[in-house]
Amino acid sequence: MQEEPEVVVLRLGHRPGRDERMTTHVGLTARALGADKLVLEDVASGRKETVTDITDRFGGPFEVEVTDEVMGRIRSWDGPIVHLTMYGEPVQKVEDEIRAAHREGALLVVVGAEKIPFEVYEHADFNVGVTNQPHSEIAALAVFLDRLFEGRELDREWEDADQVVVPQEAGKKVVDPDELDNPSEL
Ligand SMILES: C[S@+](CC[C@H](N)C(=O)[O-])C[C@H]1O[C@@H](n2cnc3c(N)ncnc32)[C@H](O)[C@@H]1O
Repeated sequence: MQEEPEVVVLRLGHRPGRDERMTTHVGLTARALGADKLVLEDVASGRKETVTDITDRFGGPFEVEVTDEVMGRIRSWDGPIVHLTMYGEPVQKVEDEIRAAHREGALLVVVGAEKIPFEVYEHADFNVGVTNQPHSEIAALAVFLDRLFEGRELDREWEDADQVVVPQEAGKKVVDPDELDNPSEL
């Protein structure tokens, strides 16, 4: 993917016990689909290791930061902010405008776990719905990132991986990157 300002996903809220896998999957989805960084609230700090472990094994770069000042990060963000919410404007209507804003500065994408403070709606430059139906933060994030990057994230190259999956019509093939004769077979 060509050089462009970074995309940071901020997971706002996390209910210990109930949200463990959801928060992990927000992180894994952010990483796999082209974001540069995940910001977690301190209450979700236990999820950092899982996401970092996947990055260590399958490549990066992808950063995970834990903060005890999550609202402060939103208030002080220097760039456009997207808040994913079923109440927002349809992604298909605002995606061009968001891409234009992202060319000018790092994009913060906020996804929730439970009720979101109204202040977030006010701080967001774009409140965006991936449909106006209730569903999942993971699904909303995946569709949003794919729209943002117009599919380019699917061809991303990964650095410093310990393991590389070689796509197969059937079966599983995972190799050490040094074993690859021809990296273009990926
Ligand atoms: C409140 S939803 C509920 C799902 C939650 N995992 C649960 O346990 O009930 C959590 C987050 O998903 C995202 N979300 C849900 N539906 C959405 C939609 N249609 N468009 C965009 N984002 C959506 C929002 O970021 C929201 O804060």
